[in-house]
Amino acid sequence: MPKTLEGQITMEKTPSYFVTREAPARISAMSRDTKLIVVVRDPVTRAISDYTQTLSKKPDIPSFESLTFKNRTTGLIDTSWSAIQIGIYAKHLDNWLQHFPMGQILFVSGERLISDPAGELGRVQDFLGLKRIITDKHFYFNQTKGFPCLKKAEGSSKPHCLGKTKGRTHPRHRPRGGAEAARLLQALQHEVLPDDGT
Ligand SMILES: Nc1ncnc2c1ncn2[C@@H]1O[C@H](COP(=O)(O)OS(=O)(=O)O)[C@@H](OP(=O)(O)O)[C@H]1O
Repeated sequence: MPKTLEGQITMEKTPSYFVTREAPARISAMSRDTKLIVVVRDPVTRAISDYTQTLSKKPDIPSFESLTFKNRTTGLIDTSWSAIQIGIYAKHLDNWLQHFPMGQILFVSGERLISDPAGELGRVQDFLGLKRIITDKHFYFNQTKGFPCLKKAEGSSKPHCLGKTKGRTHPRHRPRGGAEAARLLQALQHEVLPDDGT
């Protein structure tokens, strides 16, 4: 990590930090003032997204349902399956709260990043103490991609969408076991976000 000079903000993005046991202590030892941003989405959609991504690389993996449940009859979920495990946000958050106060953590809604990217990025800019530079005028909804895209990429005059691996088509219906997994996962979690989702 380079030294951060006056007037600079250094950012580092690695999705696996949030679920890595050693990460909070190491980051806190580096700088206790580090601000943390966590993008969360509905844990079942997250699991399906994770599964869809793995399936695209390994088409022979077992079904979502058989990976989700240790025992389909009793409804026992396999919480060691990474697609489920990563989405048990409360458990990972506990680990971070041993080293950082809640006020230093911003939860960004993965759903609102799609429905209102400028609004969500407004919250990010405020959290980082930045002037709101990124606004609605930077985005448009790309019908083909089915997601918001940037009107202009940095250093270019052309529009820019995220690549093919972001925004894969999920199954039209939740995979078998999806609804049951949702119910059980909800029971497994404490609420991470307050009721109003902010
Ligand atoms: N603007 C825009 N364009 C495309 N995709 C978008 C966008 N905003 C959010 N998303 C959602 O980002 C999801 C992929 O991000 P990940 O965090 O899973 O990527 S990573 O592989 O962990 O880096 C990806 O999940 P899937 O839909 O399951 O592919 C998207 O839903």
